[in-house]
Amino acid sequence: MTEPAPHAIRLTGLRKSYGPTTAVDGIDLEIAPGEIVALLGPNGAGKSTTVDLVLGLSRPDAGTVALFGRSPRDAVDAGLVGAMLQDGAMLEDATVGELVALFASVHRHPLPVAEVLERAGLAELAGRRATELSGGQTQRVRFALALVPDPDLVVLDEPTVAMDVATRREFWAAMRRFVAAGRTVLFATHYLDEADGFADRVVLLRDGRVVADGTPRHVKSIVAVRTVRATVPDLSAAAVHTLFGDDGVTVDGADVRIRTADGDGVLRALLAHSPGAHDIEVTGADLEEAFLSITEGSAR
Ligand SMILES: Nc1ncnc2c1ncn2[C@@H]1O[C@H](COP(=O)(O)OP(=O)(O)OP(=O)(O)O)[C@@H](O)[C@H]1O
Repeated sequence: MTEPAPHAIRLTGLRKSYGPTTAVDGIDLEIAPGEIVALLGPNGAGKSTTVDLVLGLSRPDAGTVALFGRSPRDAVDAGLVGAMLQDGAMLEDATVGELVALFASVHRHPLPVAEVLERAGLAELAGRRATELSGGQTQRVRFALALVPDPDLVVLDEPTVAMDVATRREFWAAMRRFVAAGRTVLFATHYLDEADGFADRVVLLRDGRVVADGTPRHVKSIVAVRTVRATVPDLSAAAVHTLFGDDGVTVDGADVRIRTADGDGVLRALLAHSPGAHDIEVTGADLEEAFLSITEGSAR
């Protein structure tokens, strides 16, 4: 009987505190080979700490990390893992090409340097010194270094943070080509549109815990946030707030905007109390709203 393929990432009961701050508070997570998973959460949610634990850069206080059934250290040594961190140091005197070559020289089975430069969109910048790069170009070098081991798993901590919109788009296109061969990706991001557009699974973190886990569609559906907008000339602001509360309700003259989990109910109440209501619009949640709703605990 053959053993089932091990998870690309398996986290069990993971905890990590810094003094009095609990950064990761009991995370259990299994990621199958080939999955593209976004770790999403507000500042301080524990994304970077989780990434560091996954990569074996710090040790958990409790719990375990396994990458392809091995310890992070073993998996990294075997060239199974490529990482792109927020603050990876650059050798300032080296050119981009030299940096990638240096990195390749310490790996057992590196991709050819020219191929890495090509894949990361750096072929034209190979002779540039690290000090002469823009923020977005520096991020591309960090991406190149993550590709060097030809990894099965790529872990990225806010990879597009210094990139403009066009560069972000190029980055994700390069990433898409790279993962087409069934590679696994875990990336932390603040950009909800990126999680929505690139990940097939979104894990939402808050206060070091997983608060939602599923496809972007699932994450949206579990909070089922709707925004109801309408012009209600026959209702005062006070009456709107009496009917619908203050949370997620904004009134601007006769225009109201109500964020709710019960779009139908709000619509019915609105029409019952304001027969003159017009320009009514009900829109579904984008991930941003789902995210706000879950992380503020204000889903209603
Ligand atoms: N080295 C450290 N020493 C002390 N506290 C830390 C350290 N690293 C992280 N923390 C704290 O742990 C918590 C989680 O931080 P972490 O950086 O993992 O969150 P994050 O989700 O990555 O946030 P961001 O989006 O701002 O990068 C925060 O309260 C943070 O202040």
